[in-house]
Amino acid sequence: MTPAEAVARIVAAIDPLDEAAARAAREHQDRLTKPRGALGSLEDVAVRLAGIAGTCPAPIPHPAAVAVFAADHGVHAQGVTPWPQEVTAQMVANFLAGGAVVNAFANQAGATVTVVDVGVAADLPPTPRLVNRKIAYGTADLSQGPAMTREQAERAIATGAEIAADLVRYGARCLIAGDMGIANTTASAALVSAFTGRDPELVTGRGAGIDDATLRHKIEVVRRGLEANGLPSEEVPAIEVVARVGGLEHAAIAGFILGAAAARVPVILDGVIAGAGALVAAGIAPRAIDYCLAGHRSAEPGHAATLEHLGLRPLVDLELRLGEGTGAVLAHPLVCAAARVMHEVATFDSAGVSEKE
Ligand SMILES: Cc1cc2ncn([C@H]3O[C@H](COP(=O)(O)O)[C@@H](O)[C@H]3O)c2cc1C
Ligand SMILES: O=C(O)c1cccnc1
Repeated sequence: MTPAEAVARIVAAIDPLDEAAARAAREHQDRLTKPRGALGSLEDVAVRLAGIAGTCPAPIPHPAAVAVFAADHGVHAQGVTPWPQEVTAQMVANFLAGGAVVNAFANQAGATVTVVDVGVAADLPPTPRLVNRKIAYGTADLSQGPAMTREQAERAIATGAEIAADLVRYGARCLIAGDMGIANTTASAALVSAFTGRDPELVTGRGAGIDDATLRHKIEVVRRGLEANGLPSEEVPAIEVVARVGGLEHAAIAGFILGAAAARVPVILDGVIAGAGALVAAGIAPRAIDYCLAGHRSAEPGHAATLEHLGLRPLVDLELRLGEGTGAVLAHPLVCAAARVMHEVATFDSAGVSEKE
């Protein structure tokens, strides 16, 4: 099977949400011993989970599995981040040793962390929980031309979908997409600008920390990258967009979302990098976004634009700006609580509580 055929097969496996289960969830929610709507957007989460699972109430989406997709970026050469490129590989080692923030948050949530090398610019020593699916030693510089070939993007998408399917096979009931890739907020800004049509100035942020002069330069690099790649353009398909200005981890995250949707398992999105991956997934198969929950809103300006474009409401806003899947993992207990309400809270009838007159 070619990578393009693999992607087409995953897309064909994505069904719409189960409307009957979602309707039953909304009706049940309204019979629980609380004023209607009192759980705010958690009620929408419970309804969405029922539509995703195709049952009411939906099973509690626990345990969660985090996949951290790691890759490097040719645009690093443009001086868009003060961090050396080697930090990507060094942080992969840190994830595997259990020493990163995502590990601490995952331990708190009872989630596993799997690291997937889709494009780190170094050979990494084999270790359990490191999945070697390297497609290239980093992308080419997107400010000069296409970051990768279409075939590489398709392979990364197919890889992400396979990882999602594997994690579900091993018992995950909720998937979380994380990222690691120095300079990937530059590629994220280019993707967000390409998909939402917003000016680079509005969607480019400080990433892992830059001063005002570097931010101005980063905006110009994003602008140059879009121009060099003929974007934005309605005519360019989403796979081609991620190939031109994205990263291998963005393409893998897009595939991971498609794979979660095909498996009817919810996927919690993290910050701007996962969000940019979701824009790619939406461009390939719009209904895949119905299987996504926005874990949080990151401080990176392109993330708010992304969530608005996708019609997703973030569960928390703690001004995080880290990535790795951290904001999504933090939101996982909230998603489980929304599901648990549907199993455990009494109805007005069962508890003998009078309804309002
Ligand atoms: C030590 C360290 C740990 C991280 N964990 C996630 N990121 C985050 O920062 C990077 C993107 O920011 P930029 O585009 O400015 O390079 C990504 O690797 C992202 O996952 C980190 C960054 C650093 C430095
Ligand atoms: O939104 C994110 O996930 C993010 C923001 C800044 C740096 N790294 C990641």
